[in-house]
Amino acid sequence: MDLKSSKASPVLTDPVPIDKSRLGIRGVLPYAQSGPSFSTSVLAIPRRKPGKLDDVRSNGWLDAMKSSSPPRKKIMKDVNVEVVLDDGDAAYDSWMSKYPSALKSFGKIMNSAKNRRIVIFLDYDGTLSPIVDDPDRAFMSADMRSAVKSVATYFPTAIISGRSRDKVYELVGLTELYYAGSHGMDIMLPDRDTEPTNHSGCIKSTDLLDKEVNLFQPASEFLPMIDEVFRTLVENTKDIKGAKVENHKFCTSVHYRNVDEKSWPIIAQRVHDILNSYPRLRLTHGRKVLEVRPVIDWDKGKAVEFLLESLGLSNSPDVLSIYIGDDRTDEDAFKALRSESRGYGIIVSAVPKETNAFFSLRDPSEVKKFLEALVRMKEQGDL
Ligand SMILES: O=P(O)(O)OC[C@H]1O[C@H](O[C@H]2O[C@H](CO)[C@@H](O)[C@H](O)[C@H]2O)[C@H](O)[C@@H](O)[C@@H]1O
Repeated sequence: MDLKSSKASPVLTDPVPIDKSRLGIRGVLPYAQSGPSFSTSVLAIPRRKPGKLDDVRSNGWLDAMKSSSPPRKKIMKDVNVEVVLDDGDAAYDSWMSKYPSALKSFGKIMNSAKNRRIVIFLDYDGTLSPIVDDPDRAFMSADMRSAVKSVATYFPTAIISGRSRDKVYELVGLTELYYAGSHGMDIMLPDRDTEPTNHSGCIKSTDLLDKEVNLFQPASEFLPMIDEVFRTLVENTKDIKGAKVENHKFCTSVHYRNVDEKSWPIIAQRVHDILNSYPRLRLTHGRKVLEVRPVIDWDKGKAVEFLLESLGLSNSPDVLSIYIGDDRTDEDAFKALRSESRGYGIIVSAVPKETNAFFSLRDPSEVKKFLEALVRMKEQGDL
């Protein structure tokens, strides 16, 4: 990607208009696009009568919610389609023939890495840390931290997470990595590592240690809108037991992992109704989480391209990128690497999933083994 072209904003300026009057929702906040603009704390969405939940049923949200993070013995073709199989293990084995284990294929991966510079991209939740009920307690193990630290000693290594950049840095705690938060919409690069010619679109800042950094934040204009919608979501889900809303700075998420399944239609409908007041925001589905993000042409794949370009590692046949992730949002990065054979996506999953990755790993413990194997290869001088 030519970073000079990043002067052209990735913000899409032509959102699809929607008929908010249909839902009777008044836009009473500065960034909600209907009605007068005045400042207040949150948008109170009129409650629907029980049984009036047609929107989320007809638009597939509920199906997507039910199929996110499916139990074993289910195959997920897409979040909207779920097929129950009699024998989960047979299904997994057959899926593995299409997406072989990156551990078993390690030799093959290393062969294509010969005489090339390896760059590592890592997702956080479900990749470096196991999925747990409380997002605030998704800690990575000390062994995993040590594996990631060793990898970063030898290879440029970046974390690309849906969480806010500050939060993921707090969880990982390693200064030797590059960090991209908010699904790649908040990238921080040390000034010393950034190609001098590739600064367009970045703003200068300093990090927590007062070092000069470049920040790339293509959704910065959405900051107040996301803050507003976050507060509105908190207000409008506070009576739903187990619901949790997180503010990730340039996006916000509504967790329903701990919500009784009977209340999923309610939480979905509330989020849906709020989003109707924000045509410049859209929804994506994660693992038992509804993610609200700006309508901009930017994703984890674009973030990978941006990082490679900024570090002077783009468009080079001498570079092999490896991206390890478990979520639907990681698919954009897998696609970016597939195009022009830039490298390999590795999906972390214990169930068969439709994916753009090349290889698979079952869970974070296998991710750790893979990272440790990379380090061993380097230390033995085989890379
Ligand atoms: O891009 P990622 O780093 O994978 O972040 C994606 C989401 O991860 C977190 O939620 C997921 O992990 C939680 C902790 O294990 C789990 O409780 C939740 O159900 C999962 O969806 C994070 O809290 C989200 O905000 C991120 O968007």
